[in-house]
Amino acid sequence: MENTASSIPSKMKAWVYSEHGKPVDVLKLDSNYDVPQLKEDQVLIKVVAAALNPVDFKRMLGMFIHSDSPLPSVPGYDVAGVVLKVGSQVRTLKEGDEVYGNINEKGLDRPKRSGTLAEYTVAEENLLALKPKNLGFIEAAAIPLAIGTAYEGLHKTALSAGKSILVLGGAGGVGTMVIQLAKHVFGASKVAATSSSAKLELLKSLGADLAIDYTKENFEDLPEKFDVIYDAVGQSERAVKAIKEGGKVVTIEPVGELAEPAFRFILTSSGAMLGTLNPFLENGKVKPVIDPRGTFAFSQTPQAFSYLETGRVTGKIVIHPI
Ligand SMILES: NC(=O)C1=CN([C@@H]2O[C@H](COP(=O)(O)OP(=O)(O)OC[C@H]3O[C@@H](n4cnc5c(N)ncnc54)[C@H](OP(=O)(O)O)[C@@H]3O)[C@@H](O)[C@H]2O)C=CC1
Ligand SMILES: CC[C@H]1OC(C)=C(O)C1=O
Repeated sequence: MENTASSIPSKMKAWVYSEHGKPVDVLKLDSNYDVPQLKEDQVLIKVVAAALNPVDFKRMLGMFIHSDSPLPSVPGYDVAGVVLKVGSQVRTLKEGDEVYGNINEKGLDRPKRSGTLAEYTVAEENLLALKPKNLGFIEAAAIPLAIGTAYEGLHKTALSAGKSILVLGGAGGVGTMVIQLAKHVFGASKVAATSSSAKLELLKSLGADLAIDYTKENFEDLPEKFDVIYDAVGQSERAVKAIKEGGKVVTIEPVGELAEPAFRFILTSSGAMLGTLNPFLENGKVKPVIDPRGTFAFSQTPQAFSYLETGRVTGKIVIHPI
C-alpha cells in the first residue's frame, strides 16, 4: 500500500539495542517499535536505504556514554528515503520529496534515539537535501556522514588550489570522499593516499596521484612532505613528521593521543553542505563508493556490522531493502 500521511502506521520494524555490547550480541529486531513522533521542524521519512558508520558500533560498545542518548536506541545516521509527513514549521520540503542526509546534527551530542536502521525515521529539514536525480537511494544513503566529514575536515585545513595533501586511510568511507573532494572540489595539485595493496588502484581511480601501500612502506619515511594531511586512521603522531613547515594535520579519530600541531573535530551534519556539493555528485566528479560485497538486506544488519568492525570495508556498507 502506498504510504500517504493518512496511512502512516504507529508501529514499525527497527533494529534496537537496550544494552551496550557488540552489535551481533545486543542488536535485536523489533517488529512492533514505535514510529517516531514528528516535531514541528522535522519531516517523517520512509527509509529506503541506510548506511552504516563506525560511530554506530562505537556507540553500541558504550564508547560515548557520557554524551550519548539513553537506551534503548535505534542506531543509524545516514538515510535516503521519501518524505511522508512534514511538521508545521517545515518550509521547503514536502510530502513525496526524495531526500538524503545525516539525521544527527551533532554526531556525539545526544544523537536521536530513533535512528535510520528502521522503516521510518525523522530529521530536521535543515539536515536533509533533495536526493541527486542521477543517484539511486542506495548510492545516496552512502554519502551524507562521510562526505560531510571529508568536507568539514578539508575546510578546516584551508586546503586550496595548488596545495598538496596526503590522505591516511584513503579506501574507507571518509577517505574515499576526501580523495575526491581534495582533487575535484578543492583543486589540490597533488593528492597522495594510503591503503593496503589490493586497494591502490581504487585510490587512483578516485583521483589520487600517488597511492602508497602502507604494508610495504611508511609514508613518513618518504622524501615528499605535504601541505595538508587528513588522517582517518588515527596516525597523527606519524603524520606530523610528514608535513611541510606550517603544514596542517587534521584527524577524525575522536580519542587517543594528539601530536602537535594535529587537531581533531566531530562533524556537524548539514543539508546545506549536501546541497553545495550536489553539482559535483550530479556531474559524476564525486561518486559514492559502495563496498564490493554490495548491499546487505535489513535482516542481515548484525552481520553487516560485524564486517564494518573488521576495519577493512572499502567505501560504504548500505542496508537495502528495508
Ligand atoms: N570525527 C568525526 O566526525 C568522524 C570520525 N570518524 C572516524 O574516522 C574513522 C574512519 O571512519 P570510516 O572512514 O567510516 O571507516 P571505515 O571503516 O570505512 O575504514 C575502513 C578503511 O580503513 C582502511 N584502513 C584501516 N587501517 C588502515 C591503515 N593503517 N592505513 C590506511 N588505511 C587503513 C581500510 O583499508 P585497508 O583494508 O587497505 O587497510 C578500510 O578500507 C573511524 O574511526 C570513525 O570512527 C568517522 C566519521 C566522522
Ligand atoms: C558523528 C560522530 C563521529 O564521531 C565518531 C567517532 C565517528 O565515527 C563519527 O562519525
